[in-house]
Amino acid sequence: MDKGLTLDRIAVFKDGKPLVALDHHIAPGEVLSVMGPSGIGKSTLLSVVTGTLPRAFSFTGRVHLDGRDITDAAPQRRMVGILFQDDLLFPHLSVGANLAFGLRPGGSRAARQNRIEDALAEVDLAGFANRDPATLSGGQKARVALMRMLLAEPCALLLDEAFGRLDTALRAQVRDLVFARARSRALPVLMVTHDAQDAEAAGGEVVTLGT
Ligand SMILES: Nc1ncnc2c1ncn2[C@@H]1O[C@H](COP(=O)(O)OP(=O)(O)OP(=O)(O)O)[C@@H](O)[C@H]1O
Repeated sequence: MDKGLTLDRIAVFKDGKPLVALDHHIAPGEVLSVMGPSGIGKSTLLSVVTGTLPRAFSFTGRVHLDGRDITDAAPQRRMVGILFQDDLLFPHLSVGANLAFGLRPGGSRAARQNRIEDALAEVDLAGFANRDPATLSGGQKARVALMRMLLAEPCALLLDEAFGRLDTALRAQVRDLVFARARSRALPVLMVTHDAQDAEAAGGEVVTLGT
């Protein structure tokens, strides 16, 4: 079975009526951008992949990730990372403690600390582990949220309007960083966006739902 993320003839129904459909394979390191009008079902499609589809919906088709059929797997076993527009850091915890939430259990305290330091260095935030998240800029917070998600070692990355709250310059910076980190880890990326520039920057295929 192919490496990457496959949405194999996915058709989603809301209250029994067809809502949205997608049949697509995303290769490792590639980005598929999904656009379309509000309410068409973009976020719902992502929840089929994460295994968090709300009760009002049902679907047919299968989801495969790196050759595993994850269609019926529990969300925490899918190895899928997702970034949202409002990916808030826990305000009462330091940056390092926030990152520790991404780490899978196990390993020595020193090894865990090293992974956190390496993650911070990877996004030019070396030495930030003891900082209070409230003292970070928007771009710095976005980088911590990205690394918290990547520390869980996902096999695919989903983006749900992940850059929506950032101003234009910062948006481009964070977006490029996310795509670069996903490429260097050979992660397939499924991105939902309203922004044509996001899709252009992704450089991959674009699917516009409802057309
Ligand atoms: N938990 C839920 N229960 C019932 N209906 C829902 C639920 N969440 C969303 N919906 C409805 O399902 C449809 C698809 O919603 P969805 O959030 O997937 O759209 P979207 O394309 O991501 O929209 P937007 O671009 O505005 O985020 C909409 O009609 C929405 O109102």
